[in-house]
Amino acid sequence: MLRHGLQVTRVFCQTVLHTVSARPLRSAILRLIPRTALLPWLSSRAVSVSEWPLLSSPPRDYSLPNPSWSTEMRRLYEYYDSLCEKEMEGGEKKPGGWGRLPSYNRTLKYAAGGKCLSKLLKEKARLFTRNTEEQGAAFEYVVFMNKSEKRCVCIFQAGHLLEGPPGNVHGGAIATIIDTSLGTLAGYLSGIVMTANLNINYCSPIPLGSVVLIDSVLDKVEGRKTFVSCQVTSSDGSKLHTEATGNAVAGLPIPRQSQHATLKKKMSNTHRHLKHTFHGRLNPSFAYFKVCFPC
Ligand SMILES: CCCCC/C=C\C/C=C\C/C=C\C/C=C\CCCC(=O)SCCNC(=O)CCNC(=O)[C@H](O)C(C)(C)COP(=O)(O)OP(=O)(O)OC[C@H]1O[C@@H](n2cnc3c(N)ncnc32)[C@H](O)[C@@H]1OP(=O)(O)O
Repeated sequence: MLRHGLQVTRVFCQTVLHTVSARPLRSAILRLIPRTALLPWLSSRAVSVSEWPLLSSPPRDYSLPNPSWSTEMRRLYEYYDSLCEKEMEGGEKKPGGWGRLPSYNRTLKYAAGGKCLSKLLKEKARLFTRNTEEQGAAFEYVVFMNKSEKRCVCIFQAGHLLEGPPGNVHGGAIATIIDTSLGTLAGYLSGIVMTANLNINYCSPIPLGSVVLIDSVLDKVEGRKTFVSCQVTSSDGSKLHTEATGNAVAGLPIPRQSQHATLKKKMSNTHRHLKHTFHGRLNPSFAYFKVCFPC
């Protein structure tokens, strides 16, 4: 009798596991667990995009200090971090106006649409500036945003894979980190943007391994266009390495009528996915993009 009961239970469990896909099952499990039980786990991470702590590990936030960071990089990080708004004891917020932006190695799965990309390509796609796991090898950077000043500061340490002229950083790598800084600022202020125009003056070479500051500001907004500019200086601000101006155009190109419904559906799916992923909580990277993407 007992053996028969166990067999029935086993068959029932196997059927359930075969017919219910992992996602709804996870959602069901999540619904069974009170939110409050998850909160300590969630709040122990600056930003977590993990849906479920036991089934997937949280993605790495590349903008946090790692052993490859030089003393100067850490000093600057700690300086800007000390200016950031933080919860103090008693729930009060320490005013500061600054906030650190988290950074992951993938642009948001759904935001790019990626109609023409194969599934495989989409799986393999990685954010250009975060595509090596070797710490300190390429772009080590963190962006601090000041919304009220409409300004951001990127602390950048250039790794050995970024060499251009012997011992110095490649001009394309400098353009990349400038585009990232300006694009992040424009995106933070105007929503999803594409860089339309970027003008760069290279004033003095950046030694490989050194730490520089990219200080970006908003110049003006004209309709869909957000004009931004930046200066790249040595970490103490004494030497000007590069200066640039850029124009980012906000909003998606207007789709043809026939594509409109598909796009609308895609965007609402994205929204639903994000709401689900973040348990409906506003995430710092959300605050900076209507549809979030990491810097
Ligand atoms: C769902 C999409 C998500 C997209 C997410 C995008 C980026 C996220 C990426 C990474 C996230 C990680 C880090 C964030 C940091 C950095 C982001 C890096 C950003 C990039 O690395 S991004 C790649 C390089 N980027 C391109 O690949 C753009 C190719 N291009 C186009 O996609 C179109 O060209 C577009 C959209 C720019 C405009 O197209 P459109 O059809 O929407 O608008 P239209 O042409 O009507 O121009 C409207 C007004 O902009 C003026 N205008 C246009 N082009 C101009 C130019 N070149 N110079 C000066 N002004 C220009 C016009 O004169 C007009 O001005 P006005 O209104 O006054 O007449």
